Amino acid sequence: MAMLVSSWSKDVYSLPETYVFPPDQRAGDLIPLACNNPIIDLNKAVDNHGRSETIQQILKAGREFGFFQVINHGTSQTLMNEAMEVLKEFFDMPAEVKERVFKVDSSKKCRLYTSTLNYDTEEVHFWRDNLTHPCHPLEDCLQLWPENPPRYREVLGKYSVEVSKLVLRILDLICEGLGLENGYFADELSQVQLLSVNQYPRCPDPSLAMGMHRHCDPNVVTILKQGDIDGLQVFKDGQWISVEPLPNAFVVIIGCQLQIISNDKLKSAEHRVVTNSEVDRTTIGYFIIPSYECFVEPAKNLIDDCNPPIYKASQYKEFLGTYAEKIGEYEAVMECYKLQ
Ligand SMILES: O=C(O)CCC(=O)C(=O)O
Ligand SMILES: [Fe+2]
Repeated sequence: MAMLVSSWSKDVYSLPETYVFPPDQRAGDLIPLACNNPIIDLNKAVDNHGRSETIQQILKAGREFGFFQVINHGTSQTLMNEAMEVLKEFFDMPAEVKERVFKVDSSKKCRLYTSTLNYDTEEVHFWRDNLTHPCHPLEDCLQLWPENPPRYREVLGKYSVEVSKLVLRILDLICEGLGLENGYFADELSQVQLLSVNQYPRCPDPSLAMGMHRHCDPNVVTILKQGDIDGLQVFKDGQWISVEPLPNAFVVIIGCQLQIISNDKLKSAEHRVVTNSEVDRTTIGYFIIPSYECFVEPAKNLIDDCNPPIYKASQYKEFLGTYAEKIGEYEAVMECYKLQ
């Protein structure tokens, strides 16, 4: 196993060569503006009038930006802070303790790795460690999760349940807005739910390194707790914009499957992560993913003579294969599934 960046970077004062990206793939020195980040107040969706207004805001943000932030979402702030603390504790543990996480799960459902899963073949590494494991149904997954720090399972278990409810509530609003039948996303389309934690340690030279490459999320939707440190950027109208770090908010990122289902009424956001030289940054992603056998296609309710389907039906596992082959080439991946 390659050593996790979080296990050695504290003593490093210049960026190792294997982390230096070619100029065209670097973040550059320009600090993008956090302009017009769409922010949705979910509290407003409780009465009928507010609900339809909120739904329209979500659809507009999903169409124009491919992401939005939600505030007043009902998830306890204490729980969000506790989850963040436990995960910071996890990455601060000694390397030997973290390495044990691999050994307990031979099926590799719980994965701890550095950079990407292609570490051995990639030319340049990302300044990032990741811990990913399934969360749903919780009782079947808990025993795969790290045992340390001791509060890990309890706190992240509660966090996963709350966030799963929240994201399904947001999907219900999207359903209503698009005119899809109630519960459209409740079953096969959200069968796999993963927690994916990213650790981007303080970086000696953020202008040369990257936290994560330019990509779209292949799944249905991702809900991310970014915390109060920026680093996430979205490509919008030909330039990178920062996703403003709002400490109590979640960032909702539309994935490729939701773009397909909505027949382009919602767009997936192309995004990347830059590093910083001041502090470690931890983010908690929660991925809503279709079952691997599931066929995904534009929803029938959205198709008529004036609105022909843009995409063909494809099995999710097949889509993932194409995604892995053309990593970082969002347009090319989506092109493979277009009709005509
Ligand atoms: O850590 C972040 O800010 C974004 C992470 C992300 O894009 C991902 O895990 O797919
Ligand atoms: Fe992502």
